[in-house]
Amino acid sequence: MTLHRRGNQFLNQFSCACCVTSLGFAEMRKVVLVTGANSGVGLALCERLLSHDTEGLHLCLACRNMQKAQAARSDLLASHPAAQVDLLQMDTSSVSSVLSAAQEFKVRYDRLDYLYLNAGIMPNPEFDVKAFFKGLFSSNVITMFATGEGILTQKDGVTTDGLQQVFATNLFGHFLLVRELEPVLCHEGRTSQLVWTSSNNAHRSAFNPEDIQHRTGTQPYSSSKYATDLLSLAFNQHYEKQGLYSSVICPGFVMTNLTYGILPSFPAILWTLLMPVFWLIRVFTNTFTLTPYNGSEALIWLFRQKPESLDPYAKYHSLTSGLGNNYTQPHKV
Ligand SMILES: NC(=O)C1=CN([C@@H]2O[C@H](COP(=O)(O)OP(=O)(O)OC[C@H]3O[C@@H](n4cnc5c(N)ncnc54)[C@H](OP(=O)(O)O)[C@@H]3O)[C@@H](O)[C@H]2O)C=CC1
Ligand SMILES: CC(C)=CCC[C@@H](C)[C@H]1CC[C@H]2C3=C(CC[C@]12C)[C@@]1(C)CCC(=O)C[C@@H]1CC3
Repeated sequence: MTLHRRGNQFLNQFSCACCVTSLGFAEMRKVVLVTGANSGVGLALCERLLSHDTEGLHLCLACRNMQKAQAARSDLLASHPAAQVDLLQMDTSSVSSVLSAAQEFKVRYDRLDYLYLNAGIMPNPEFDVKAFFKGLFSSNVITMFATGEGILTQKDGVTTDGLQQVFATNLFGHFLLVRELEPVLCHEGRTSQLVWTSSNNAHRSAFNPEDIQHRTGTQPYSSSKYATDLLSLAFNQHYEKQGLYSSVICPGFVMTNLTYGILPSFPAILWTLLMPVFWLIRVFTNTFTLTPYNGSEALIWLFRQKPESLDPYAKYHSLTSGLGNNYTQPHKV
């Protein structure tokens, strides 16, 4: 049955001369699914996972755009030719896409050891220049740089399912995915991990339990990340007995497509020219991780931990010191 599920690739292995070794080995590979894996923090995580353990993992990149997904897969295979990297088409903002991707996953694999819920958007961001300069000369300057608090708002949209775009993409699609993948995540005698990419920008003040989709406010991103922290806590309580553990991480401030979108009038070269300023700021706040590699530190750190040893009330932060050293630190949610 397992052979049938894994399709042609597995059947080929089965029929080859060294079938026993190959079959046994493939069975032992841990399966890792990463959403939003084609760029930024998600892609850096995949690269680091393969550097950590090329042959013991079966990596599945879940992406909405298959062209970008193919490009990411080629990049990964170029540096890790022996790796097993599959693609799964999934748009986390669409209920039907998540349901069919989950179905497809369950046909292809009979286990899921790590599920990284990383895809995220911050659409139509508006940067409040006045508040930024005011913040620069206030006692809140470090908090402002660490969290973006008070200087960012967004204009949200509505999906074809009638859900708020940010809520659907960052949270609800992932919630649905976990529920649908329960049969492969929860197995007796084995633990599995959910790891959510949350943010320093998750503020309780932006989250209204009476309006969980944030239909009425101007900070849907912050609200969705705060809800992510809450959902992870709830999942931990719900699934712990079934060996499924949930954690949240914060990658810090990372230069990615998401952050480039915050100042769209800034050409890429300006961001590059600002790097020395950012390195200087990093001396005061180690949340300026800046590169996707550094930002994925807490994600890779969690991969190496025994999930039973983790604090369910902690948020694990990727941090980079003034000297450029990466480390992970837990803070109470
Ligand atoms: N950069 C930062 O400073 C911080 C980022 N984060 C979080 O890190 C995570 C990764 O973002 P980051 O790497 O920075 O930014 P990127 O824009 O580089 O990565 C986001 C990824 O999510 C994917 N994605 C977006 N919408 C969907 C969707 N509807 N369905 C499937 N995939 C989707 C993107 O795909 P596509 O290429 O097709 O758009 C892309 O692969 C996000 O959750 C973000 O909120 C948190 C704190 C700080
Ligand atoms: C000198 C100069 C032009 C500085 C730019 C400052 C801001 C654009 C950044 C300072 C802190 C940043 C930040 C984020 C976006 C960009 C900043 C506001 C995030 C909100 C991006 C998404 C997150 O999840 C958290 C980040 C916190 C810090």
